[in-house]
Amino acid sequence: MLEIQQLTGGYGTVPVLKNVSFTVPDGTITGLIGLNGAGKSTTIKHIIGLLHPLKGTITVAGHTLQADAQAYRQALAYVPETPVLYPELTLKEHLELTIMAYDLDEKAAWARAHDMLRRFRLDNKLDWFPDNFSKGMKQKVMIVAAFMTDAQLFIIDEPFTGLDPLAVHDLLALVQAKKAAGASVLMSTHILATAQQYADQFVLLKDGQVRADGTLAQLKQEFGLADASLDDIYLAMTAEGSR
Ligand SMILES: Nc1ncnc2c1ncn2[C@@H]1O[C@H](COP(=O)(O)OP(=O)(O)OP(=O)(O)O)[C@@H](O)[C@H]1O
Repeated sequence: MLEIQQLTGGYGTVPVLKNVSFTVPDGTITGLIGLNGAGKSTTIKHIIGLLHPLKGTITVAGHTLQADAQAYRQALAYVPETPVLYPELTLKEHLELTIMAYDLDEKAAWARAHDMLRRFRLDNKLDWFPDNFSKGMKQKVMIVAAFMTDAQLFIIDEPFTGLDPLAVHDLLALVQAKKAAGASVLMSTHILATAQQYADQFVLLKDGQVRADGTLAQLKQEFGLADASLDDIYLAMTAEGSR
């Protein structure tokens, strides 16, 4: 479970995020939605500990970064929008690094990794350097590294751009399997039709604040749009003036 309470923060002393609160319960997928510049990446940077809040608290599976940094970091796995890889490490070495960082059982972790590598057709590339892979292949490496962990929270930033349709399908299957196993998933995306289909609830960010959050049914009620799709609700939100 991810719990964000009254988070105010950003890059300097002028906050980008203002009193952001939401939760991602165990066994659920939450879509983080908003216009360019609304604060989605900034929220994610706070959760993964890259930025420090000016105010507020972030709890992952009962841990805070301040109380127990290692437990907090091991409780979450992150797939960034832009793959981050070490030029001097092979694919195999990247995955070994994940096993060490997350203190994973080697046999079980490699079994999970091999299964995903086969799906992503990377199983014959373990001794290659992913730094030379195509963008989509690099993204797949980041996905395998994240999904081989036992994390309680999975954060996926813009998962659908750059992946081929088969890979998107495979990624969604991995996300659903983690959800079924009781993990919580936060997915930032502009692909609203897919978000509507797969997410259980949504957080709509606008100008660094939560404009609305909840299930599609709750959002429809909030915006007074009985038959609306997530797309319709998004357009209604953007048409509103700044609050
Ligand atoms: N490194 C940075 N330093 C200062 N301000 C930043 C930095 N990165 C982002 N911002 C500002 O923070 C605000 C929120 O940006 P953020 O990247 O969180 O938006 P986003 O919702 O992820 O947008 P997008 O959909 O374009 O990825 C913007 O006003 C942006 O200019």
